[in-house]
Amino acid sequence: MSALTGLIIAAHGRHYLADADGAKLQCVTRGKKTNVAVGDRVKLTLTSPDQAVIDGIDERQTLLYRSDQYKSKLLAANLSQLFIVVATEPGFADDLVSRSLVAAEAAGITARLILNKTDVTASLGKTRERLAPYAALGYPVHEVSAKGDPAHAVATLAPLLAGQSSILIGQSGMGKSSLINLLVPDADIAVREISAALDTGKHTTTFTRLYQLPELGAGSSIIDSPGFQEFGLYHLSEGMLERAFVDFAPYLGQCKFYNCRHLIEPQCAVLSAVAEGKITRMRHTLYGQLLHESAQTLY
Ligand SMILES: Nc1nc2c(ncn2[C@@H]2O[C@H](COP(=O)(O)OP(=O)(O)OP(=O)(O)O)[C@@H](O)[C@H]2O)c(=O)[nH]1
Ligand SMILES: [Zn+2]
Repeated sequence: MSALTGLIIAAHGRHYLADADGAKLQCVTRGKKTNVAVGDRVKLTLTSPDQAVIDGIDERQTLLYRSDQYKSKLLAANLSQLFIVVATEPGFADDLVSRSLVAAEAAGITARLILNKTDVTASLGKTRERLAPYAALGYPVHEVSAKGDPAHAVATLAPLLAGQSSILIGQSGMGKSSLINLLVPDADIAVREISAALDTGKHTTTFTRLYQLPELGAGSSIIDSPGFQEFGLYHLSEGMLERAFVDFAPYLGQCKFYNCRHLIEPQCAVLSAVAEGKITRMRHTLYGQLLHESAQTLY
């Protein structure tokens, strides 16, 4: 048995795949631990030429979560950047976009939006209007067409990926896989390899995986995660929540009560900003909903 370090490049249930200096190792945790995430750097003990046990996780720079009432689910570790993929069609859910932005802020990760399928001109104007509030909050919106102009999509996104560890998230059908295939030409082969190693069954893409992008510079990587319809944030505490709303920042500390929850309190600076149109109702409503969720946590 020999000890070594690796990077977790895929996770499926309690099965992980690590890259240790180019060797792909199937890994399991000790006991029933499921606290490992794609992007984690880990200490490994080899148990066979292509298998290992995870003995420890290196300190994380960042950790992105989702959670429901009962448990939290690690999405990825050590990210510097989150891309939310939306499209002109099918329509996207504002709720998911907003929640993803809050999750990124809470984790200390830069967030950007990608508007894909700009070739669908019929709904382009309307979609741009829907994205304007996010741009106004300071989140960049990058317009691409993975199918209509793949070279432009790569030219737009590659510089943003250089030197960063990024994740693409989005609802099903937005074109996430199409973008990954442009940015990672061998993605299909890698998925087949990972799928075989993790024994996930032939056609599943329901696992999170990391692709290294050495041609974009050291440390560049991109994580593809399965499409999802919900983004629970039950794990965020009240204090974390108010700070994760970047539009609240100018008003925090200005309320009459130091422990103001910005819901119904008198002389609340956040509520005043909502009344004056400086914070949108949509954002404040989401904040109220997330505050409610954070009070329901059972773990
Ligand atoms: N018109 C147009 N269609 C696109 C574009 N990019 C992707 N599509 C189409 O949109 C559909 C969904 O694309 P995928 O790349 O599979 O989307 P996804 O987000 O990975 O979806 P899931 O695999 O369900 O998670 C496919 O039919 C693509 O061909 C684009 O730029 N323009
Ligand atoms: Zn307040």
